Amino acid sequence: MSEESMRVAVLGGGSFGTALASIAADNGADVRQWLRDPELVAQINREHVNGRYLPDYSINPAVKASSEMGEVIEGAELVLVAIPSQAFREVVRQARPYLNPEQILVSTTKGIQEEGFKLMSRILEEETGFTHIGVISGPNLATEIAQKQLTATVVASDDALTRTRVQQALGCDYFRVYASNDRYGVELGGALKNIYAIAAGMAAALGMGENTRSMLMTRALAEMGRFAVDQGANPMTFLGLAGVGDLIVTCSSSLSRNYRVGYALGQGKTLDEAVAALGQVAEGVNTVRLVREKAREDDVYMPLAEGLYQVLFQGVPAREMARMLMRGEQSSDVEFLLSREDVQQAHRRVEAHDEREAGHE
Ligand SMILES: NC(=O)C1=CN([C@@H]2O[C@H](COP(=O)(O)OP(=O)(O)OC[C@H]3O[C@@H](n4cnc5c(N)ncnc54)[C@H](O)[C@@H]3O)[C@@H](O)[C@H]2O)C=CC1
Ligand SMILES: O=C(CO)COP(=O)(O)O
Repeated sequence: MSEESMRVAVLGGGSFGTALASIAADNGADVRQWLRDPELVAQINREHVNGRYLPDYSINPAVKASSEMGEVIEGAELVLVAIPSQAFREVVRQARPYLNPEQILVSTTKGIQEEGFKLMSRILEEETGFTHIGVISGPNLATEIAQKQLTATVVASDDALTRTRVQQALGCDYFRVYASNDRYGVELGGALKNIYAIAAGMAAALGMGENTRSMLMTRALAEMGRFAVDQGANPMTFLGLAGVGDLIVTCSSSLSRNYRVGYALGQGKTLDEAVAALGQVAEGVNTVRLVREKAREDDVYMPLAEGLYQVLFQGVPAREMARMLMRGEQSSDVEFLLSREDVQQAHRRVEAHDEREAGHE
């Protein structure tokens, strides 16, 4: 990082907010973290532990927690917003009076707002009108970051200052920050992969194997790409850490909350029981509903999202859904090379040929 230490504010006292605050402090930044709960504030300041969200890890003692929003935000060059999507706008509104347009605002949240199908950086833009806005997203399990496992993420913004400052603030021996100028694509990748993490957790609980997981992840990527194209995003972004990278980690790890919700469902729990047992937010539960609705509206073929929706909200048994998906219409592997329409057309031609032949017999 630069000679002079940067002031960093983190809004949110959850596991990822806390892990990021600690990275920035490890990196020499002057870090303040805002959270609502005064007892947790006191614990972070006194014991340097977040007992509610990251109980087994110590936080860099330089992180100063506070429940006074102004104290945390004023004077910060970089403000990281790590608040679940459902409360995101409300917290940004609360922060607004203390923010100024010189500050860099970065969302770390992988979710979608129901009204208008908006991603979080759009909310930052709408609520502030500022120009230095970005997102970070990637394969970033908070617990592994807290263990200082080697990790990479992506900062995405069309503003070069935002990208550079985030790389300076967070890039260190165990955390590498790659840059992207596709903010929407990076953010969309982070939100979409949560859907498939639930499905992967469910498949694991049902005893399905590695072939199955691999099929699921790869077809998820195809489906995500289709959705990205429909939304005017660049599907190439999904080849990076915020797409395939995050898909791999969240579909493979029981440290992922979305995976855990899926696993609990696969064990026979109801959705309410699975969410209650988690005690934290699994963004994918809401995302699958919103994406399924959008895909229907825009006529995008998303059989996995549709299938998961039916299992979660319409009582279709997971095994039955898996069977239906396996028996679904014939499709193409890489649709950028061979379209689904071409595959289906070929089937129709062959079937018509077979019928003609049968007629001649
Ligand atoms: N935990 C992880 O491994 C990762 C999480 N993320 C994303 O970061 C976002 C935030 O993540 P976490 O820190 O993990 O969340 P979390 O679920 O661990 O905690 C969320 C925090 O937000 C606070 N909060 C909730 N509603 C609030 C409100 N109305 N006002 C003020 N505070 C409120 C909670 O009290 C808690 O401190 C998530 O949406 C997730 O998609 C991204 C990468 C990794
Ligand atoms: O996004 C994550 C890892 O990159 C964390 O996933 P969960 O929200 O499922 O825990």
